[in-house]
Amino acid sequence: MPAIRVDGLTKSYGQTLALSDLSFEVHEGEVFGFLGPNGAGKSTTINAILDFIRPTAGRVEVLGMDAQSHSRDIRARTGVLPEGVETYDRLTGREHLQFAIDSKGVGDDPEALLERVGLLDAADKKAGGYSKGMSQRLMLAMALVGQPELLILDEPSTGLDPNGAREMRRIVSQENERGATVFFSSHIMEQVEAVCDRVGILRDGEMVAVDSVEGLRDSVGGGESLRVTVDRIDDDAVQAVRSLSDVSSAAVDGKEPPTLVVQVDGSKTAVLSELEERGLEVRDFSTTEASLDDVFQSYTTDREVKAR
Ligand SMILES: Nc1ncnc2c1ncn2[C@@H]1O[C@H](COP(=O)(O)OP(=O)(O)OP(=O)(O)O)[C@@H](O)[C@H]1O
Repeated sequence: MPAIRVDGLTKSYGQTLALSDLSFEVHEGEVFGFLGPNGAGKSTTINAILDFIRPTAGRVEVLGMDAQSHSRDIRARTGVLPEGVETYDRLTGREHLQFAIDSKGVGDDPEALLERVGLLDAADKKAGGYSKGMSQRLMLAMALVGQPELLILDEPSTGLDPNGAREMRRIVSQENERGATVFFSSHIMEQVEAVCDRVGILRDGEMVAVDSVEGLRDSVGGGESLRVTVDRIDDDAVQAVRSLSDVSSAAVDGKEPPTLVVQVDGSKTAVLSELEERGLEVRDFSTTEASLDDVFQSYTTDREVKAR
């Protein structure tokens, strides 16, 4: 049984088609990263999974239950970090957690949860005085209440500094190790790399790829970025490099000195030879693996894969 099954999900807001016949599954026990640029439809999908909005068409099942007819049962077994942090200004961190613990009817220790998210020192401060990152940590602690089978985190790194983002990823891994399925959205590829078993990339309300990070990397050429610094460059040379058989893209990055960035899946010497045969002097070159940003960009924009 998949933890989440989305089948033909379509959602229109008036003239805006936010989701178009979206189908995917999140396997039980996996960490699934749901990636997409702003406005791709991530929150709309999460809201449909949680029955906060009703789809125009299609169906969602969570933990084997229909998302609409069993939303209460689903929420009882799910921990949610919603988009946009909303804490109650006049309640302390501890009171927030106690509220979540009482609502779920469980016996968790608020202090242990606050300590996990690094908020123990601020347990008795009112949330109105919390920074954005502290509020986000508090919401994460609330999502963890009751050891849920499924965690749904909408942009959990929002407002967190790099340390906070790292701690959030560590908590995701810990939760997964204890057996929870984790579904989290992000518009930053790097954030999903370390923790996700699989990644789904959403663009304009459609899933354009679902694969492991490695699989995605391979699918966009699997290649390397070659940076070649030359004494000068012209359009003909760039075109000539682009037309080489193993080259998927080539672009000039920086003018002084001109550097050509080439996505190449195979022999790099062909690129260097082509430049030299045209009378250009190759002053330096280096290679790097295609970055995850390159991968994300190639799926979510019309630009060619542009190497670092
Ligand atoms: N309540 C609404 N009324 C009208 N249009 C909406 C509403 N909610 C979302 N949309 C539109 O639906 C599309 C998808 O929005 P959604 O918030 O799901 O994207 P997202 O991927 O979560 O973006 P972000 O990363 O910015 O949070 C966008 O075009 C958005 O403008």
